[in-house]
Amino acid sequence: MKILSVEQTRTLDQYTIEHEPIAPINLMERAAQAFTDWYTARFDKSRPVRIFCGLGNNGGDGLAIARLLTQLEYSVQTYVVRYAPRESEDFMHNHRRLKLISSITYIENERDIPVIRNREVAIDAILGLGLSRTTEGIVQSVIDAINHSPATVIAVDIASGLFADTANGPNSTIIQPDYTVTFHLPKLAFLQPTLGLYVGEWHWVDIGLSRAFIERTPTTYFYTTEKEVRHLLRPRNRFSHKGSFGHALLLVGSYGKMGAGVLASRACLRSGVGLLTVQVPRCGYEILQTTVPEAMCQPDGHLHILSGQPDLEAPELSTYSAIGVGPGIGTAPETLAMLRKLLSEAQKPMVIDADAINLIAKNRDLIDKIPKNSILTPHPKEFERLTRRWTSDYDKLGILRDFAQRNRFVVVLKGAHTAIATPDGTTHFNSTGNPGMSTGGTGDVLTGILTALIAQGYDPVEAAVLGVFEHGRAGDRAAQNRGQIGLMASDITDSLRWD
Ligand SMILES: NC(=O)C1=CN([C@@H]2O[C@H](COP(=O)(O)OP(=O)(O)OC[C@H]3O[C@@H](n4cnc5c(N)ncnc54)[C@H](O)[C@@H]3O)[C@@H](O)[C@H]2O)[C@@H](O)CC1
Ligand SMILES: [K+]
Repeated sequence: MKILSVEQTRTLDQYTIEHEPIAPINLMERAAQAFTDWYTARFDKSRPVRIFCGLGNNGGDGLAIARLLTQLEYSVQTYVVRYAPRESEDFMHNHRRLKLISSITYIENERDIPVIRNREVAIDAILGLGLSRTTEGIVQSVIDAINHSPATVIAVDIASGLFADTANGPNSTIIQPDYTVTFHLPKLAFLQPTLGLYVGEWHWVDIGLSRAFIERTPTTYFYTTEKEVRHLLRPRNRFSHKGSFGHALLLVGSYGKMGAGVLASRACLRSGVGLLTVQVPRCGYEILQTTVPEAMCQPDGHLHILSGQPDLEAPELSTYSAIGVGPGIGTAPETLAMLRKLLSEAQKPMVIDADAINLIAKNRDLIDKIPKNSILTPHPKEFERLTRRWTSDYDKLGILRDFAQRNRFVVVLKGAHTAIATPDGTTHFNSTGNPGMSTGGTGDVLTGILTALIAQGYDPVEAAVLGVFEHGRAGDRAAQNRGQIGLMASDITDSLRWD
């Protein structure tokens, strides 16, 4: 699913109005109806509703929602925050219609702000995509009052005061909603880790904006949906055999961190790889053979770390259809030497994670040795070591895009809504996963998944989008079974289902 800029969204609204065609006021009615349907499916009439409206079209939506909820016999009190002398045309139209059936309270200064009580619902329709400057004056006071109230807060389209695709200045006053119900497409702000407080749980509702326009509008930002992922997944041929699904090599583990190797190996096997060889320090040989009997084990000559001096005659690297390196390997000098040799000899895209990334960050000449189209899977701290500190989420997105494009890597920046930056300059945000997955070993599981997908012949961008989605989906299934708090990395592997 595409994520459009504010400017593009405005053009999309306009295009829909002209080409459907539909009168602007009817499009607003559709938006209000979609919000109302979402609301009535979740909240019953026992909870009084206070709707706070601005003077633009976001306020117009609020007035229309107030009318629709009043007609459904919800207990509604409507407020108009009078921060400017002018109202939008569609605001005025909905104002006239609401006045016929209900009263409206005007907020011009602080003493007009009502006390908002527990069990009430506050609907925020003060400012939407038209936000052009930081909030101030009476708007700021109303936002503060809503934020300090015990009510459930629901933002219409976007929280008032939050810019949809650029950074807010420090000390901005922004609604902190429990829910955001947005029209038609997600906004970039909803996917940024530091803005979660200003988004809450977000839902999007379809308001029938032009599909044709969305299809031909260029964007570099995408939000992965289940439908898209279904198209990526390749069905298995009845006559296939284990040779059809590739042979992966994982270089993992060190003394005290063999668990990372086991987690990556099991996830790799659960993700459909045909054959798996795992290279581990000698101390990990029995551990791996015992816990992952399905894998072949290639012990390193070193007892505690990977040194790149195999104990047994090792096959050529070209034997393997995919190579994954990093989980649990540590950063010993011998391991650095192993990584240097591996990167120089590898011909195909690899999966590079954890300490392999830390070693690369400290030895930057290695960046040029990484095969093009390799997948790097840093968490934010590792990515910062690889690049630089960022000043905002949007600054980080720029750094991410440039790094992936310049080096021709696929970079999977892990977190809520993991961002996948590709060599062609696009960024895909993931839609699955939950906070229960913020626990040791989940990244090792992802490395195993991605290595298995590359081994099966998936293109690295497809592998990253599909693998990250299924990793999150398995995490969601695991959280359903045991709750988020008790979730462990191995539960994710056990919950993988590729159909
Ligand atoms: N355009 C369309 O066809 C549709 C628009 N819809 C709604 O319309 C919204 C956008 O409406 P508008 O473009 O009228 O914009 P808003 O309603 O977000 O803003 C209204 C006005 O507030 C002023 N303003 C900006 N920043 C301010 C600040 N910090 N303090 C005080 N005033 C400020 C602006 O000059 C702007 O004209 C969307 O978010 C959505 O809710 C929906 O009805 C769906 C259809
Ligand atoms: K709003």
